[in-house]
Amino acid sequence: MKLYQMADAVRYSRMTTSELRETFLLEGLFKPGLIECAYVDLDRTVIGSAVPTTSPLKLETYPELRADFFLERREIGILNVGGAGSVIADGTTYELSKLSCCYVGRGVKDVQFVSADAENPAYFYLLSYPAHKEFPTAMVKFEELQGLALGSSETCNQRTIYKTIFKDGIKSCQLVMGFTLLAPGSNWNTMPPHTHMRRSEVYFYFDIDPAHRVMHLMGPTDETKHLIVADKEVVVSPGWSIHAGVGTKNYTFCWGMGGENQEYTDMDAASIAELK
Ligand SMILES: O=C[C@H](O)[C@@H](O)CC(=O)C(=O)O
Ligand SMILES: [Zn+2]
Repeated sequence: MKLYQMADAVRYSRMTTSELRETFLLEGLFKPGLIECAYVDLDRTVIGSAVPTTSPLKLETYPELRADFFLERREIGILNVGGAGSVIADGTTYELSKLSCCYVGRGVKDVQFVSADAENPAYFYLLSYPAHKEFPTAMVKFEELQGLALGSSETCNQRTIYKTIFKDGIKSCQLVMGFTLLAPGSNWNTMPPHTHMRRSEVYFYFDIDPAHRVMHLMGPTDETKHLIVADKEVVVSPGWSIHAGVGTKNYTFCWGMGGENQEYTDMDAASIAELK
């Protein structure tokens, strides 16, 4: 399992484009027929993908976890961004169509991923953090979610936030997860931006046309830099960093957080005018 060591705001200041990309951007996930996971030292985040094709994929433990099974001391959020598929948790099947989300709690020994159609496989995005207690495994379908409307077309940021794993939704120890759908013609996410020193955040961008990119902004408000992100790539955002982006075309992203305080509104708002 590849290890990512996060840079702090001091090292960030002098990093080159390739150093920024090697540190904050995860490329090459979502290989058909495989589970891929990476370990981020910050908040002990595990970020991964599972793309089952003709046979089920089992979430195995990794030597780096020193655990008898993956969820021995962890919890995981799973979002399907591909064709129909299922997550099987200790024998119980959760059918996930696109944009349906599943939470599997600490202590579940056997997690498997299945695609309904190998020709149009499920693409499961995985986000896991350490967990101190067991919460029940649960799922939520896209149709069951209540959206939170933000932004406007005048500011090119009209979008709907869907929270899946959070205080008033699926319960977890520290994981907070959801996704944001942009209205056609609105390509800015999370602008005006914010930070939240109490939690790190992970942005997983998907449904990006292969010829297009998202310009993801990061860094302290007075020293931003960008990462150019392609389809199904992931950006890690430490607590000191803003996390916002604009696409050259419409796109979608899943946001997820670990750390303390699961209050979604716990954000330190920044103004557009203070950005440098
Ligand atoms: O801490 C919360 C996260 O940054 C996201 O939920 C923000 C977001 O999806 C957006 O404004 O478009
Ligand atoms: Zn945030």
